[in-house]
Amino acid sequence: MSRSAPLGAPDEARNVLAITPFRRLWISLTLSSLGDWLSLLALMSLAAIFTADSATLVRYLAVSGVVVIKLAPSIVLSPLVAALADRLDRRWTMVAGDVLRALLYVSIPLVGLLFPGFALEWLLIAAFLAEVVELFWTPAKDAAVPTLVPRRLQREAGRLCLLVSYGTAPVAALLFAALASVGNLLGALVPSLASPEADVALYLNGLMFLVAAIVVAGLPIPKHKPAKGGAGTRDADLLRSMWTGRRAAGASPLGRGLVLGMLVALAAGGTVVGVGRLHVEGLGAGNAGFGVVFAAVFAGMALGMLAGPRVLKKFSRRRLFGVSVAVAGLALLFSGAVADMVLTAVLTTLLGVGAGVAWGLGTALLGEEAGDEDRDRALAFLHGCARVVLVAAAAVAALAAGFIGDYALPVGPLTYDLRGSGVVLMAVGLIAVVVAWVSYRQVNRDDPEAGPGLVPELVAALRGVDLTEDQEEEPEHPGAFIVLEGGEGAGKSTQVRELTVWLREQGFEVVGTRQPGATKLGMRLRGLLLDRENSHITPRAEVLLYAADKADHVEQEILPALRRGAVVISDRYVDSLLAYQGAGRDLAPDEIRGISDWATQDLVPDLTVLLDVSPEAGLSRLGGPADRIESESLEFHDRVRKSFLALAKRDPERYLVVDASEPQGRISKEIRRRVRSLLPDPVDAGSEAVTGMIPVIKSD
Ligand SMILES: Nc1ncnc2c1ncn2[C@@H]1O[C@H](COP(=O)(O)OP(=O)(O)OP(=O)(O)O)[C@@H](O)[C@H]1O
Ligand SMILES: Cc1cn([C@H]2C[C@H](O)[C@@H](COP(=O)(O)O)O2)c(=O)[nH]c1=O
Repeated sequence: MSRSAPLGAPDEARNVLAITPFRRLWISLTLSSLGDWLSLLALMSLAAIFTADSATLVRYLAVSGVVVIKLAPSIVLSPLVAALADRLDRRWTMVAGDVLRALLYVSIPLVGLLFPGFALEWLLIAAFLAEVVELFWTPAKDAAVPTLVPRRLQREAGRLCLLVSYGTAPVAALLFAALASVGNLLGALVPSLASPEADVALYLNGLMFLVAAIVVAGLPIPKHKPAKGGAGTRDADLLRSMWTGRRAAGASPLGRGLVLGMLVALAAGGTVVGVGRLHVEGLGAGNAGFGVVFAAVFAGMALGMLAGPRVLKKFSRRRLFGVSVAVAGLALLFSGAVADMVLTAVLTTLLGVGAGVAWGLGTALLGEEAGDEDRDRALAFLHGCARVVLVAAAAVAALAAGFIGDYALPVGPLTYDLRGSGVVLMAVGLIAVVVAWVSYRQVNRDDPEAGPGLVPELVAALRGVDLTEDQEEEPEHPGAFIVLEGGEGAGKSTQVRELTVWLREQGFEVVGTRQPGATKLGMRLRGLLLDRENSHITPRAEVLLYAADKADHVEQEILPALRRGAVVISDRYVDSLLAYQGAGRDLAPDEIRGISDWATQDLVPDLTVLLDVSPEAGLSRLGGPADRIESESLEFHDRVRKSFLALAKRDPERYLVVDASEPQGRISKEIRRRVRSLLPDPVDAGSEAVTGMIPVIKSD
């Protein structure tokens, strides 16, 4: 099963922040992001207050209208703005953007005070204009960051920028909740404020944008030449990048399952944003409660992304992904049913954790699945869909809640308050659970390293036990078994030859061999299997024929040599069966694993060297006509390559993955270095026969 990758490097973060211009820009970004999130909360709450006397549907529409207005411009207007933004000076675009946003946000409470009849309309207009300004500001910021940071630290700089973009959300929500809890005091001090906490939040917001503008004005951001045709950043044209990236993301069941699961988890969060303000009002909690719920979702997400894979690091990532989407759905389902503010906050935190784990794991797995060439396009597609889904979920949820309305249902002597928002939360939660199940099945369909089952694995992961370790057995022979694996033309035969010669020179008895075709039966099977005339061989028959070769090879050649204490080096072994027949032919990997374990008498190599090269490069190295397997499609060979890599990732101690596009000499050196650490020091030719675990010394 695929396991979690190690996270983060705090030293690198410190190194980037030690660069003064970047640190200043980062502080300014933190202030702008904080202001942005604070404005979202303040505007939603003002929209609810301005429509307090209107029908339920109007109230929901006003509140969700704020969300739509804040998110939709980036989807619809980004291509147009990206072309214009590239022509402008980056520093002054950012400064002007911050100043304009400060003025727009401050104008909202002022217009509410001076022209109360126009308050809601101006709120929506100003929010829209602020978003259009942000569309110019964002590409300028994205382009400015790399000019302040050396290339080797740019990844970390990007990560820090992303951290403040989303990490400020819970901070803003808590700040808003704190302002709301002193709302009465603020109202008493300044009676002219319509909604003290929202008004103060917007003034504070204006101040933060102004400070951000002053900081950016002093930064040494170099002037740039606009790109030809006025192109903006690569994913600025959101709709186009979604369209071009759809194949990269959804090429396999795994990719489709991941995208589906991540989007439904996000839709669960979007639903809370869309109906949350009026839902908590129904629970008697108002703005402070809304701030808490908002903070809970985002803090939960951050927690899930950072801590989830660490806590359950022995758990299969694919399984953990499916489970976390289901957790998000269930939490939403229950949060719609409960009528208690504290429970609602707990459940929305859980929702955030589920969505955060799913998003963190899902993006990592999708990136791996798409591979180097398609990773950027697949992620651009995902991010585009995420924005659309967030807007749609918030808007549709609010609309549906408004249509359903609120009712007091008599239940015996009591009444149950059935709110439209509660019904929507439950319905979306239920849909999310069903989609989580579909996604779980798709994502885990062809996991070449699936563990023993969800529940035993979960229990073992919580206890910190690695089930795969239990399966490791003590070696039963004194020899050493080394396997070279990889796709077509990766250079396996070349390296088997080279390693064999080198080890013999060191005095080891070495048996260089291969699959299929090392025994008499094997040679016949090889002829059958690789002959292009035999296109009628069915996938299951193919598995059994390769397995027959393995059974014969292990019993007749490999085991006897290992028992003698020799070093056996095989060109291909069991991983080829899992990769070619499992992933390539799309057969159940656990069934293939069962067959090959039986055929090989559970013999596991001491070391597997995976020579990794793209199928295009590997196949182009081969001379002569392609055999039956070599002539399979590039997609087939690509699945094989990914499967090899996944197998290696699962058990890094037993694998050495080598970039096989490197020159032969360099590859040989890398292999020797690893093999040297595996074998004992050779004894000189005159010494006695070696016993125990040490391979015997060649006698001739
Ligand atoms: N690192 C390398 N860079 C470039 N060419 C290489 C490299 N290693 C091997 N080759 C060449 O690639 C061709 C295929 O090499 P080799 O037969 O060792 O690959 P293989 O993985 O055993 O192929 P097969 O899929 O047929 O088993 C040979 O011509 C070999 O000389
Ligand atoms: C062992 C094994 C091999 N194959 C495939 C992989 C190759 O296309 C050929 C073997 O030929 P080569 O000399 O290594 O190129 O057979 C497979 O599909 N399954 C297996 O288990």
